[in-house]
Amino acid sequence: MNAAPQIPTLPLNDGRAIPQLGFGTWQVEQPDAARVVGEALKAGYRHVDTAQMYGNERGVGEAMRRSGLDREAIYLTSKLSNDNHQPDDARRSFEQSLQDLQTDYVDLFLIHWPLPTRYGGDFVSTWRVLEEFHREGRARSIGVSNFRPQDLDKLAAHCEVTPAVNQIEAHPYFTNDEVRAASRKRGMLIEAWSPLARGGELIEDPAVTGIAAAVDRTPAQVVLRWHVQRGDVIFPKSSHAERMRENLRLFDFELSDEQMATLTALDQGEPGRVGPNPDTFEG
Ligand SMILES: NC(=O)C1=CN([C@@H]2O[C@H](COP(=O)(O)OP(=O)(O)OC[C@H]3O[C@@H](n4cnc5c(N)ncnc54)[C@H](OP(=O)(O)O)[C@@H]3O)[C@@H](O)[C@H]2O)C=CC1
Ligand SMILES: O=C(O)C(=O)[C@@H](O)[C@H](O)C(=O)CO
Repeated sequence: MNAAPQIPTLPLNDGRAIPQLGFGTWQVEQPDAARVVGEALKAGYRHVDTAQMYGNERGVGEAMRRSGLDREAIYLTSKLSNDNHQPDDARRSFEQSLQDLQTDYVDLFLIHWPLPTRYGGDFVSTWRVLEEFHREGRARSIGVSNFRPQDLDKLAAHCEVTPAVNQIEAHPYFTNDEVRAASRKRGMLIEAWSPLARGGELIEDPAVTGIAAAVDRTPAQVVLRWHVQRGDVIFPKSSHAERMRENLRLFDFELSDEQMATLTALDQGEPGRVGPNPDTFEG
């Protein structure tokens, strides 16, 4: 097992802290998950982002067990599946997540999507159940994902605990600044999902490759460094050990203000999204 590289932590509004860089596991299928997440832990990642929806929690738990690392050495996030919003389903599925992950707590548990029409748009009763997990210490921090400003207002009006994070799509093609600002204003940290825009066109964009050549880094490192300098949490996914290591090497170089501005100017607004829009996603 490698010594963990120095990854900064960021403070959360509940007094805890989160490593700014982690490992994403969407599309890491259950049969491969123990191996892939095991490689990520070996490379030095100490923060893993999973979800009930990904169907790989058993593999993630197995990778943590096999790693021999203390549970406390790993920051672990999972998320409530869209099918489990009813309070009793949330309780039952959370138990199952802990069992599959082979742990008695997660560091962070999120409502995955706000679901504007399913369950009558009621995520408040769901959030109250997350508050329960938080009180019990089984979810050390709780947060939301894909919540829009109006969803955050609704939670603020009806709930006791302010979410620690809002995990939202963000990258240079879709900076998502309005939701980002609304979340930060309420004291939440932003976790930027699909930070590489899923590894497609963005890392071949001449603006990105030009900066990469200038700073002698890879295009992926340049994009990930942009997120780091914006102060957001990221967890790029890769099934390749070499890329896992590449994506960890972000803390020994800097982008200039001008390079940051060039990347931010790539924003395309709505057409730049690579994932679903929370206004309509109910899947
Ligand atoms: N809350 C939510 O609704 C969502 C949360 N997420 C979370 O965010 C994580 C990251 O987002 P994700 O959608 O996976 O997309 P990413 O932006 O992390 O991109 C992953 C893709 O980029 C490729 N890639 C990774 N590193 C490199 C590199 N250095 N050079 C070139 N290509 C690279 C990967 O390919 P390969 O594997 O072949 O290396 C993969 O195809 C997810 O895994 C999940 O944990 C994601 C979506 C929604
Ligand atoms: O990965 C996640 O956490 C997601 O919710 C998304 O991947 C989403 O399910 C999606 O992109 C479906 O196409």
